[in-house]
Amino acid sequence: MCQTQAALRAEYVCSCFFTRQIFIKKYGLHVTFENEAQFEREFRQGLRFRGCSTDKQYADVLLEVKAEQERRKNYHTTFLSNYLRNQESYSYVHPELKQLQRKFLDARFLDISQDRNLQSPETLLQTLTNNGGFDHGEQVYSFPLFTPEFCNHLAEEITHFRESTLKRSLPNTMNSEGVSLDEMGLSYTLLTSLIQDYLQPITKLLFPAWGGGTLDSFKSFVVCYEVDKQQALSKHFDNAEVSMSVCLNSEFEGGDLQLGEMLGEAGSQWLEPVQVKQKKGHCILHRSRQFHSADPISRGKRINMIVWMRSSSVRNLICPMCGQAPDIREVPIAGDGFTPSNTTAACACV
Ligand SMILES: O=C(O)CCC(=O)C(=O)O
Ligand SMILES: [Fe+2]
Repeated sequence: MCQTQAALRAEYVCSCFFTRQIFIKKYGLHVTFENEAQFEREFRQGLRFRGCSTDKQYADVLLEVKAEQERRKNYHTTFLSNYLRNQESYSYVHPELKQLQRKFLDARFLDISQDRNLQSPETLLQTLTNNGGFDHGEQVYSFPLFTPEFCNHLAEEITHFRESTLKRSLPNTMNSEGVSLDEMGLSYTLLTSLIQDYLQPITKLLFPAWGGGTLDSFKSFVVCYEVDKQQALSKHFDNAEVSMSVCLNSEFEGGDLQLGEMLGEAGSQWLEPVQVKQKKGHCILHRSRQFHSADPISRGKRINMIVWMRSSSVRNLICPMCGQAPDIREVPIAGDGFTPSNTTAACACV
């Protein structure tokens, strides 16, 4: 999603969006649903191992999967109508958030993103670690990005939006409390400039093999975890090339991010995953296809902004969700960053 209000242009998803990677929360399993016979053949046994043993439990799973498939069929039209309604009717507590300003950014990040530091991965990493950042290994990095004041304002805005009566879609099936910044209408002006002007010079050096220098669209949302609601996030990979997670508050305990093996590289599993603590205002950058999970929180509420950054030149070759050449379908909004051959995403962030 990366569009102006005035000019909504076609975007594209891979046809696998409608059938694959459907997450069954109760049994912690991602499934594909083409039809009942295929589903039974491929998943009944695995579901049984995870405790789905009675006919009634299996029937409930089938209902859930079919409901999710129906939701996906309607996802883009619902998103478009919610997005347009939000443009018209949502009234911001902090309207200044709609436009990125330098004062939102941590002074250490402004130092990191100076031209002279962006000449090679080595100089960048040196500056990063001199300015409160960390190289966690396995291409996982973290550094201060936003000021505490900006984080407070964004968290307040999200709470205000969630409390409004405006309809909203969940950003994905794994997160039951999230809010889509794209559908809300906040992301285009705030994040396009952040990615284009500040982050891409960094991702270009840190993730050259993952389109870090050719990012041209993104999906953004906020996730919330609470002790008595969703506490943790199961292991998964993201539908993107480079992922960013920024913690917006500090009133919680737990919630560390754990990063393990890369998708399709089962042989390279690490015994110890990379573990990163959440720190208010700090951003974690990682390859989207690196499996990751979030530990449960043991106190309070954690709010993070997630940005899935995409490069059409990488994903047009292979869809991360089905592992095949993308079979693209046009959608009116909120595509997954694929483009018809030889074009870049509808509204380039570069
Ligand atoms: O909870 C987090 O910090 C990470 C969330 C995440 O990985 C995702 O939503 O894709
Ligand atoms: Fe993720």
